[in-house]
Amino acid sequence: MSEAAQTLDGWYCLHDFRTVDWAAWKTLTNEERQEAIQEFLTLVEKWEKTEAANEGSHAIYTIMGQKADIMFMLLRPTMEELHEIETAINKTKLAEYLVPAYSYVSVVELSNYLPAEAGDPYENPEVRRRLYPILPKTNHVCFYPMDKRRQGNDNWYMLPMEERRNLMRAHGMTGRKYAGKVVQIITGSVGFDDYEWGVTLFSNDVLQFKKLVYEMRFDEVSARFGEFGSFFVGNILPKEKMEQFLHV
Ligand code: VOV
Repeated sequence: MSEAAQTLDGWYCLHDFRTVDWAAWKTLTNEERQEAIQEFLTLVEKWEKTEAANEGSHAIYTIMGQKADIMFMLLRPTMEELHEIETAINKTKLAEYLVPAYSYVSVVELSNYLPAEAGDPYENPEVRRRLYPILPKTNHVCFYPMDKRRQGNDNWYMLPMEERRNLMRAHGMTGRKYAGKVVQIITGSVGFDDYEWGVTLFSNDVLQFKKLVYEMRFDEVSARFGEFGSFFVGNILPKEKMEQFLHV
């Protein structure tokens, strides 16, 4: 058996995609819509307090195309807390007009492919910053789930550790070219959801997603082993713009 990579695991993560039922939303009176929006904003204010206390993080984006209209990305220390916010969203009036479109459950993950510093990694401030990240509220987000292929000669899980390490090193080098342009958060989902990882990219320039993902297709690890689910791309929805977004 090949040596399994060891993972460091951080906050639990829910990507929650919804489609707005505009036809039903329009049947409400202005006053009812206002009440629903205000109730929702109160919930977001609660998330902001959690984030300010470093006990979790969240980001809200509108999503392009017909796969969904809105995405909530939520991070919490436990799966129970994550479930609590999912349920809190579902109990709001607004949720009656948000049809579930897709969801993804995972946990922020770092692996030991690259050399680590000495000592307990969970005490290392740089590692902690990456395992318990405050989500950057960049203009754009890109999310997709992915697997590593297990087919014939292209079976990632049969490769020796050293070979996987070399491939991941090359992957990291390509990624580093996008430093300052794209922030990646890799979440592991083996045993939690349909794919093995969730890839969430943040950038102020949406075109950088296309450039990075395309360039990575030529990296051996993506070219030989990458299998991808649906891609979602979107624009930040700050609290102040929620009312405008929902205005009909
Ligand atoms: C924005 C740039 C960027 C950078 C700098 C970067 C670097 C790194 C490093 C150094 C490491 C390994 C150590 C760790 O931290 O785990 C990883 C790990 C990983 N990556 Fe990555 N990645 C990036 C970006 C980046 C992208 C765009 C993708 C999607 C691939 C594509 O073709 O669409 C991706 C995927 C992954 C995955 C699935 C893993 C876990 C693989 C596993 O088998 O465990 N990643 N990644």
